This record gives sequence, structure tokens and C-alpha cells, in this order.
Amino acid sequence: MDPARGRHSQPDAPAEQPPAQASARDLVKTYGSGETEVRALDGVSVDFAQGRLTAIMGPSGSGKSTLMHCMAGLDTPTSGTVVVDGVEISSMSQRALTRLRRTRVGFVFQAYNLVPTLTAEENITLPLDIARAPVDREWFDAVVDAVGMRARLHHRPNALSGGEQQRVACARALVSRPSVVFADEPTGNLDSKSSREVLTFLRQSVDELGQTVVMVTHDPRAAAYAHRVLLLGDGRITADLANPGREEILAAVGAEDDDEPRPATGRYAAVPAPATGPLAVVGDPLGVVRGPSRARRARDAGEPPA
Ligand SMILES: Nc1ncnc2c1ncn2[C@@H]1O[C@H](COP(=O)(O)OP(=O)(O)OP(=O)(O)O)[C@@H](O)[C@H]1O
Repeated sequence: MDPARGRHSQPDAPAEQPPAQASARDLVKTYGSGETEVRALDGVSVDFAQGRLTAIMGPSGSGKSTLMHCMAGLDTPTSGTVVVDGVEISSMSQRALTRLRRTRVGFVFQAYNLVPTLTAEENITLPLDIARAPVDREWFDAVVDAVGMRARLHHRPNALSGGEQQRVACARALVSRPSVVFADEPTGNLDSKSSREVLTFLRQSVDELGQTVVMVTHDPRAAAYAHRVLLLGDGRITADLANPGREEILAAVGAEDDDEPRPATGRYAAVPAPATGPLAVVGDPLGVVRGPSRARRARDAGEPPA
């Protein structure tokens, strides 16, 4: 890393590549020790380019959530560095990380995680209200119009469909003009029409609003909206596809084509929503972090690994 600029150097990056908005170098994350040690990330180095939608795919337990959580400052790597928007976050204090998450990072989760007592508008501006930062009304309007929620701004979440709730969550993620938005299976709970709307919006937020989005997904159709698809396996990047079509993605993940959504089986099984609702992560200002992965829940319940 270039310590003077707080950025990772990219000797091999082609000149026309947009600069990295978030990057990791030699990221290692282990859980436990000795015989029970799990190496969730095993030396990951990656740049997420500015103004791009990147999808991360991989089998259950391959490290997708761990990578995203380390990149977003929700988890601390065992070794290696993470730089977001030119700032090295891997060694930041919890206080500084909380500040960063409130203003510089946007989150979208599978379970929407809206506050039920607040209207759509209040949910959207919540990160700024918590950070006591002013709302840029022009940007707010642009984001609200882009997600098509202007007519429903005064509705509470229980009066909105799942797709509308997720569109509110997308607007909330973008309202502070974050450096990067991390979306963790954002369409995991949605039907195919709502999924298309949310994915179209995420792509538009990149193409038309200039945002940078990193999305974990198990769905090849969702990944096909991305400029780039990374595959993870056993905590390592195993493939890096530029502008792949669905066929290429399906071939890379070894899945079958299927126009209709179906419950995936085997390695690409969909992760069910947490049965008991999302768990807040310590230091998460909004309590908007999704619950643990299926592998983690099974482990916490004392079940043997699948
Ligand atoms: N808090 C934890 N304690 C111990 N092991 C963990 C913890 N979190 C994750 N792991 C392990 O790290 C590995 C990667 O987990 P991670 O949740 O990142 O995978 P994933 O690809 O996101 O999986 P999924 O698709 O099931 O959500 C798994 O083996 C998992 O069991």
C-alpha cells in the first residue's frame, strides 16, 4: 500500500480502469484456533472500481459475507488491509468505523431492515438523522424518483410490498452519497418482478447516479446485472468475469439454466432469511445488519458442518 495516500498501489491495473473505491490486500480472516480454526478468507486481494456494480458469488461458506463485512468495516480482518475511499479502515477504532459506516458506506440487506414505526421517508433519511447530517434535498429527490417511491413516502413499511420495502432500503443506502454500497443478497426475499426492479435500480444508481455497488448474490440472474462477477471458493477468488452474460455466469458456477426462480439446492442453495429476524452487529449504528449465515447459525447451534 502507498501509505502517503492511504491507497493500495495497482502496478498491474490497466490505465483505463476507474480508480478503486474500495480495495483489499492479502485479506485473511480466521475464526477459532487450532483444530477448529476456520479460514474464512485466505489471502484475498481485490479492487472494487468506482462507478461499477460488482457481484460476488460462491458456494455457501466460501467467504462472501466475511469479505463484504471486512470491506464494510463490520468485521476486523485477522491480517491484511482494507481501504475505502482512500482511508485504511482495517485498523480503525470502533468509533471511527461507526462514523464511517454512517456516512461513507451504504448497506442493503436481504431482510430490508426498515424501522417499522417510521415512514418510508423517515427510514430513508435515518442514517443522516443519526449522524446529524443535513439532507441534500436535490439528491434525496433524485434517489426517491429513481426508486419510484415518491407516491409512497408517507407509508410505513407494513403498508409496503417486499419489493417496495427493498427499494426504500436502497434509497436509504444511497441517501448519504456513500463511497460504496454493500448489498448482501438484496433480492433473496423478493419475487422475480421485484428482484428485477431492485436490480435495475442498483444498476441505474451506478450508471446514472455514479455510485459504486458491491453485491453478494447466489442468483446468476442477479449477477448478470453486474459489470463484473467475482467467484469465491474456500476463502479465495477463483474467477473474475468482466461483463458476463447469464450463460457465462451459469457455466462458471456450474449451475443449470432456469428461467423461473426455484429453491436452489446443493452448493448454490439460497440462504434462508434468519428465522428470528436480523441480529444487530455491535457498533452497527442502525441495527441494519442481516443475521448470520446458515453455516454460522448451524455452528452456533452446535450442529456439525454440512
Ligand atoms: N463468527 C464466525 N465464527 C466462526 N466461523 C465463522 C464465523 N463467520 C463465518 N464463519 C465461517 O467462515 C466461513 C465463511 O463464512 P461466510 O458466512 O463468509 O460464507 P458465505 O459465503 O457468506 O456463506 P453463506 O452463503 O452461507 O452466507 C464459513 O466456513 C463459516 O462457517
